[in-house]
Amino acid sequence: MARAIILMFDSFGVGASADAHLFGDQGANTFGHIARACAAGEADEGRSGPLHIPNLVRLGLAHLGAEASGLDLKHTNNFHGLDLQGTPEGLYGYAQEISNGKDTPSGHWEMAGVPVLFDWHYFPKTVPSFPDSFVSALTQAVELPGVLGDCHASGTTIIAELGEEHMQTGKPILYTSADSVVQIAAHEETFGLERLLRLCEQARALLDQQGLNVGRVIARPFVGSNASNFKRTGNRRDYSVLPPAPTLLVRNQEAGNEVISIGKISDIYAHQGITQSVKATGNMALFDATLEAMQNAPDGSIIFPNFVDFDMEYGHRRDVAGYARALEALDARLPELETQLQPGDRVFITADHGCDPTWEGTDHTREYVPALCFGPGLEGKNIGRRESFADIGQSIASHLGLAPLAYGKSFL
Ligand SMILES: O=P(O)(O)O[C@H]1O[C@H](CO)[C@@H](O)[C@H]1O
Ligand SMILES: [Mn+2]
Ligand SMILES: [Mn+2]
Repeated sequence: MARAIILMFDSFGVGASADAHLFGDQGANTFGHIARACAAGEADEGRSGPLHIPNLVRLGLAHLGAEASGLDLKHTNNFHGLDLQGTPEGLYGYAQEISNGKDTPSGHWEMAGVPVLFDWHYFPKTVPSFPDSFVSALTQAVELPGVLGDCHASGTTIIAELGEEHMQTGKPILYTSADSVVQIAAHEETFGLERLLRLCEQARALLDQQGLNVGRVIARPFVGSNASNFKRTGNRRDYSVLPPAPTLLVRNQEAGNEVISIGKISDIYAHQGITQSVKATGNMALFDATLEAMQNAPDGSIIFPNFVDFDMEYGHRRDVAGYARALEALDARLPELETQLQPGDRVFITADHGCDPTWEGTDHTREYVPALCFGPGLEGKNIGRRESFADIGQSIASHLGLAPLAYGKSFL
């Protein structure tokens, strides 16, 4: 059996990359700052003490985190209380991003061999933020009384601020971030989920018609009766542009193999190269779905979950203890996955960008990501700093016997 299981820890950066200053992110370190806060007793809500991730440490995560943070493993025996003395069981390294952005599609596509070397369209930090030509075409096309927001915002903050007005007026809430994104929040019941999804499809079509190269339109449905209890639901949908070239996923599909998307993956890759799509809400349900997919996936399969809670629930919310709890919860379940591995299977743990919960603002952070690989019979070793996230995709292509991708160097 040769299968590839990609555990995408959405936003789990492991230290500011050499170009982080270009993004205002010099010194950011999602993993390092979480581990530091835990060791210092500063992340004790719903958990306590040093970060407890023994399985990830055994595989090499602390080793690669220490190296990505600039520490010399020869002279360091722990990383914020995480043990560096044993020899890791996995191949462990860290990868830099060559894509221009620090957004989700750029990171995912680069991992899959298609870096984003062009510039996305970003919206300015002004109010209004979106061009009038876009907003007026959108309101006319779907007969809206207008829009609210039209600014940079954090998604949970803006629904607390404008959700009630939205319910009263029927005007959807439009906002953006440092990502190339148009987000539209609306109430699932008063505005209607289907209506919100149609609105987002319309927004996607208009952006494309107007030549605005925006990475994603995201539908952000929420429920609740007032500002104190609004809650976003699992019915989020992402409308991505097509990747600019065939990704690893498309190559594997074309080879006649299964590509099983779990969670947001199919949306992120604009449904290209996916043979099965399983929806699940929350990291634990995503993990359950991954285990289930592994039970029947044939030789040659890619099983690909995206653990979005790290990013959406904790990174953007700047919730250090929450991020730590989520890491600990996922770590505790890794042995279940390990017992399901068949000879020849390879598991890859990586991320698409950083989102340091100790960093200012609420945006992503430009960081290295883990390049961690393990599986039956594989002997642990240090694979060092990788020049591109594409090294992961190239390793998977090599593992599955596919033709080499245009980017990336295999570590297998
Ligand atoms: O603040 P929320 O709505 O979670 O949005 C965040 O999530 C978006 C997509 O990952 C990012 O662009 C960021 O703005
Ligand atoms: Mn992401
Ligand atoms: Mn994000």
